[in-house]
Amino acid sequence: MEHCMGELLSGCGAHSSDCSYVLVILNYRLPSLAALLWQRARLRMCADGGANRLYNELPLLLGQEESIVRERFIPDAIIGDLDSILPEVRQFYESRGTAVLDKSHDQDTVDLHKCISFVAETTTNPASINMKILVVGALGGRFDHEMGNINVLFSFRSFRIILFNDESLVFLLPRDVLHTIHVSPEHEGPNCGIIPLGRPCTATTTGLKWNLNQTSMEFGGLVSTSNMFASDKVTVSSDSDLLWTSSIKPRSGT
Ligand SMILES: Nc1ncnc2c1ncn2[C@@H]1O[C@H](COP(=O)(O)OP(=O)(O)OP(=O)(O)O)[C@@H](O)[C@H]1O
Ligand SMILES: Cc1ncc(C[n+]2csc(CCO)c2C)c(N)n1
Repeated sequence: MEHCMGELLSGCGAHSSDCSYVLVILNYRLPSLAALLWQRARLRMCADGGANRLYNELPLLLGQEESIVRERFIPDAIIGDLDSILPEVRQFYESRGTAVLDKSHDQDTVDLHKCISFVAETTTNPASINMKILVVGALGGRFDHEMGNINVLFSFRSFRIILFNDESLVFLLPRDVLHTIHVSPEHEGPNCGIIPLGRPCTATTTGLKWNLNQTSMEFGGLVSTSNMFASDKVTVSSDSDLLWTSSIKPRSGT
């Protein structure tokens, strides 16, 4: 399985077919990357209070007139239990055609899960078409939220879901597949990590400063944090699902 984040981090380049993605905005600090990712998304969603972030933070992030930014950035859907979205924000987007879906009957799954379920229900076979789902505001902040967001990666393990903040990205590497990660040194690194969340694994890597060679990893033992890229091509294979993370370089002008 091939992974390449460079195009996303640079605002997308030549291989535009690989750039068909869904954007989900969560209710935590909006990364500066959000405006860039918005432009090429085929579906733009907010998870409940994520809509407040779009409404209130995006104009500040762009340093532009509130009313102009708000009219330009209208999400396709707002989904969740709707206990965080502000009434005026809901009214604003609803009046401009955004679908607002109340899933408050479900108090067992987080709003991000509800958003991904919507993508699963409305897209024909998203796993097979390799469609990426980019989630901003997913990392940092409240630790239970962060863990809830990571749990969604495991709940939809055949989907290509990537969690972002301004400093890191995180995605799942499903087990028993050779993963090739094409690194874009201009935009990512130098740090990376391979995290055996939940269960032990035996993993092999190439292209890292500290490689694994049929090496066992588990919490309480070895976990590959503060690793570094040694090549623009990294390979990873493992007998258990792993979390992959790499650092994101600050973008010029942000
Ligand atoms: N502090 C945070 N850190 C990371 N993610 C967050 C944080 N706050 C919210 N989120 C994400 O944004 C989504 C929507 O946030 P919102 O505040 O609307 O959620 P919520 O599920 O109603 O919150 P709560 O669980 O407190 O009731 C959450 O499901 C979560 O994925
Ligand atoms: C064992 C267990 N722990 C916590 C919750 C609460 N919870 C989990 S997701 C969610 C929705 C948040 O928008 C809520 C309230 C639960 N249901 N079951």
